[in-house]
Amino acid sequence: MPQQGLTPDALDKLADDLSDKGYCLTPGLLPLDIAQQLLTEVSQLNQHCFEPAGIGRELQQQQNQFVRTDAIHWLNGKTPAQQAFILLMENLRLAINRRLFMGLFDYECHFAQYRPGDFYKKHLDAFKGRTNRVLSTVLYLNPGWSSCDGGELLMYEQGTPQPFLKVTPLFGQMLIFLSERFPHEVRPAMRNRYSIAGWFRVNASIGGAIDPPA
Ligand SMILES: O=C(O)CCC(=O)C(=O)O
Ligand SMILES: [Fe+2]
Repeated sequence: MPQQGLTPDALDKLADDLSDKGYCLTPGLLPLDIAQQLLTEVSQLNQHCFEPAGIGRELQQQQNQFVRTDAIHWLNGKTPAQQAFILLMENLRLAINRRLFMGLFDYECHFAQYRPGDFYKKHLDAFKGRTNRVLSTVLYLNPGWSSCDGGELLMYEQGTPQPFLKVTPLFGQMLIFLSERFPHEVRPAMRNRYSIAGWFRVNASIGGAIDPPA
């Protein structure tokens, strides 16, 4: 069992992977007791606390059932589990900035619920120069997930039809990747699939305009 938490070794490996490959898959970055509390919380959320996920920029958000069918719930830090997670991601932000000088400014994240058959077609989390999302994170919250359950995340290099990486949404595993670089998709699953998707952002305010429209 690898050591859990933001150990110096785990952070050095993360920084090396991000600069060499642009992504890192970490089994033990988040202490498993926090992952367990987050799973308890998301699996007990009332269905009406989820909203259909949208695509595109906040203000022009459209729901598009052809692109994605999952439901989301934004974290607001109001429960102890959320506070623990947000604190850990804040420490991760500072540690990445210290190692890679990425200038990460803040972090936003939501629970995602994919019910059987739900999907998210191939997309980029950010388009160059049009967003302030620079680093995507996905924490998986699915104990006992097996390969017959489906629900893999497929990662692509831009312009290539075959995925170079297939990620099984295993409990406690976190994937971190450069938002502008990798198109990716979520394949339909056979059972409920829970995760927390999040984005480290840079401060894109220019001349008083917040994240100016394209
Ligand atoms: O859940 C996943 O594996 C990825 C989710 C995703 O791509 C997103 O929310 O932008
Ligand atoms: Fe995504």
